[in-house]
Amino acid sequence: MQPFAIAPSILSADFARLGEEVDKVLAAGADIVHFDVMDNHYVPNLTIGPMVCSALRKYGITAPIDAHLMVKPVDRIIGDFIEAGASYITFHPEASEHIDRSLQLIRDGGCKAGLVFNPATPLEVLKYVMDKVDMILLMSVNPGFGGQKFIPATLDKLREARALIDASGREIRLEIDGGVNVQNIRAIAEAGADTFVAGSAIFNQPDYQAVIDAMRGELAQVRA
Ligand SMILES: O=C(CO)[C@H](O)[C@H](O)COP(=O)(O)O
Repeated sequence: MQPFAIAPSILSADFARLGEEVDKVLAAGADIVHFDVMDNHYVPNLTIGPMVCSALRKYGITAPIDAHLMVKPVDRIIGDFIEAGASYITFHPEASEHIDRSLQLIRDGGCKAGLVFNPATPLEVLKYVMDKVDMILLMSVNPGFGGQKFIPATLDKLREARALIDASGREIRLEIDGGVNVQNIRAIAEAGADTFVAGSAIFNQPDYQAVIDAMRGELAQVRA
């Protein structure tokens, strides 16, 4: 299993001070920067694109950037995120005409590739591309907005995904995104997640360090 990683979603950060916000959350102990890209087509919201990813790199952010593309069609924008310095690039199977090709495009660009599953999207497709994924991201809310409530059925789906990863024998991150907070992170880790996206739970609090420390305290009870 991969080491636990906390990945604040900058969707809930103050966009007017984005560089400082990312600095602050990394100084508070975050491991990965979760970068939500929404196109107002695949999801009903519009956020940020490769120029902002590139700007964060130019600003000096060296931490892994995990670009979650809620964009359809997805292939055309993959190259832009590779150029912009993304570390992980994940996309939804529904947003690609050729899932295997999209994963390969990401890997050919030197990035880690991942698939994202909405709450009602089955995991079946994984069977055919397990050798090409470095990350599996389970959405525990319907994508498009921060601040929603965690859908409890995702816990069973996490167990299902964990069994697939363990059976593959590969190093694949199992990430969870949506409604993650200090109260539920332990149960989510027990169900098999190792990478935890949290937006509003972190950025809506005045003390990022306190939230991340509290999350790590919960995770320490799962794995010492
Ligand atoms: O991808 C997302 C929404 O589509 C966000 O990353 C996610 O919802 C995180 O926000 P919060 O932790 O507030 O639920």
